[in-house]
Amino acid sequence: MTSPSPEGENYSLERNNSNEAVQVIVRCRPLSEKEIEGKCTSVVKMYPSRGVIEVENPRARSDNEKNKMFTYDAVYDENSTQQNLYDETVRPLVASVLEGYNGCVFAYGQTGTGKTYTMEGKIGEEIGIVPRAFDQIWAHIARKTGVEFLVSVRYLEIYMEEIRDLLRMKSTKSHELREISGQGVVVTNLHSQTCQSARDMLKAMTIGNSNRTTGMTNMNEHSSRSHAIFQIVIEMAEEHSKTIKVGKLNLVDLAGSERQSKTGATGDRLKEATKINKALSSLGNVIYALAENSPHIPYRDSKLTRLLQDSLGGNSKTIMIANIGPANMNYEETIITLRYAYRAKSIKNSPVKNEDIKEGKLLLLQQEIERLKQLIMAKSNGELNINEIDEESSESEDVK
Ligand SMILES: Nc1ncnc2c1ncn2[C@@H]1O[C@H](COP(=O)(O)OP(=O)(O)OP(=O)(O)O)[C@@H](O)[C@H]1O
Repeated sequence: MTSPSPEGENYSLERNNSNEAVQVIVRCRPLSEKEIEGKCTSVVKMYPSRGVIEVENPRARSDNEKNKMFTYDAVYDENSTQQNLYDETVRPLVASVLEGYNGCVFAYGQTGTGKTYTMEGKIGEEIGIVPRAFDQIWAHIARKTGVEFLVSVRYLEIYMEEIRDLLRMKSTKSHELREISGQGVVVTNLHSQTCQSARDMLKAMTIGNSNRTTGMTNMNEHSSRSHAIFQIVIEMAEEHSKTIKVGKLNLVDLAGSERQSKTGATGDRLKEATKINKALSSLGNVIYALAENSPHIPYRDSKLTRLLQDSLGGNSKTIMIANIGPANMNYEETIITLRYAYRAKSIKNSPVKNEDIKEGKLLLLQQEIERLKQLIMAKSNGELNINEIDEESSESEDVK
C-alpha cells in the first residue's frame, strides 16, 4: 500500500483517556476463506501503536482520493488476540463496574465482520469479551473479603422491534420499556437469574445464545438477526453497612448493518434487514445528535436506542467496538462504519457510582434473612406457628 496522500481524509483525535468520553476502538478481522477464494485483497492497514487506520480506496481515480486515515482510542488488527483486546480495553471497565459504576460494551459493524466473535468468541483460547468478563468478576469476588455480593444476569434480544427474554422463551409476559428514576430505562417482566459462579453465568449465556435469532445470509453463515443485550447486575454490601453499591454491565452484540444487494436478502430476511437497518440508523441519529450537542436526542425512535440511553450520553462508562473487514469489495461499508465510530468518539457520558441505594435486592435479602431469623427464634421460643413464616416470606425472580 502507498503512504497516505496529504489531501486524503485525515481524521485525527488525541487519545482520550477521560472517564467520560465514549471510548471507541476498531477491530479488523482477517480476510475470510471466501474472500481469499474470491481473490479479494486487503485495503486496510493498521498502526496499533498510534491508534491509526489507513484505508485504501480501490476505486480511486486520482492520488487525492487514494487513502483515508482515521485515529481512535485503540485499533486491533487481524493478528490481535481476544486476550489482548480484553486486557487492554475491557478489563478496566469491568473493574469500574465492580466499584459500582454502570458499564457498557457494544459491538457495531457490517454483517460478518466479527461482532459475535469479539463479544462471545469461541470455546478455548478464543473466548470473547462476555465470558472473560465472567471470569474477571468471579476472580474479584473470590479475592474480596468483608463484602457480600449478589450477582444476577438478564439476557434479551430485540428482534423486529420486539423484546424477547432469551432466558425465558416460553414466557407469555409482555416486555415494556419503563423509565424508572435512579435506574434508567428498564424492561418489565424480564427474568433475572441469580448466579453463584462464572459457570452459572456461562450456562445462562449458552441457553440465551441457543434461543437467539440467527439466519444464513450471503455474507455470514450464522448471522445474528437481532440485537442482543446480556446484562450483569452486581450488588455489593460491605459487612455491617447499610449502604450498597450496584454495578451494572451491558454487553451488547448488535445485528449487522447490511446492504440488500450484497446479502441477497428476500422475504423474511429482507423484513428483518429492514428493521435491523432502521434501528441502526436510529442509533446513528442518536450518536449524530449527541456529537452535535443537539438539544433533542431521538432516543425514543427505537427500542435499541431507548435501552442504550444511559450508555450513550448518560450514566455509564462505555466502549464502542467497531468491527470491520479488510476486503476491497467492502470498502464502502468499512468507510461508513469508520465514520460512524469516529462520530461516537465525541460523545460525553457522566458516570456516577451507584452507591447508597437502600432498596438494593441484596439489602432486601439481608433484611429478609434477619426477619426470618427473628421469626425462627420466636418459633423456637414457642411464640409462633411455623406456617406463618411461609406466608410472610415471598421472593419473585421476575424484575418488574
Ligand atoms: N478477529 C477474528 N479472527 C478470526 N476470525 C474471525 C475474527 N472475527 C470474525 N471472525 C470469523 O468471521 C466470521 C463472521 O464473524 P461473526 O459471526 O462474529 O460476524 P458478525 O459481525 O457477528 O456477523 P452478523 O452481523 O451477521 O451476526 C466467523 O466465522 C468468525 O469466526
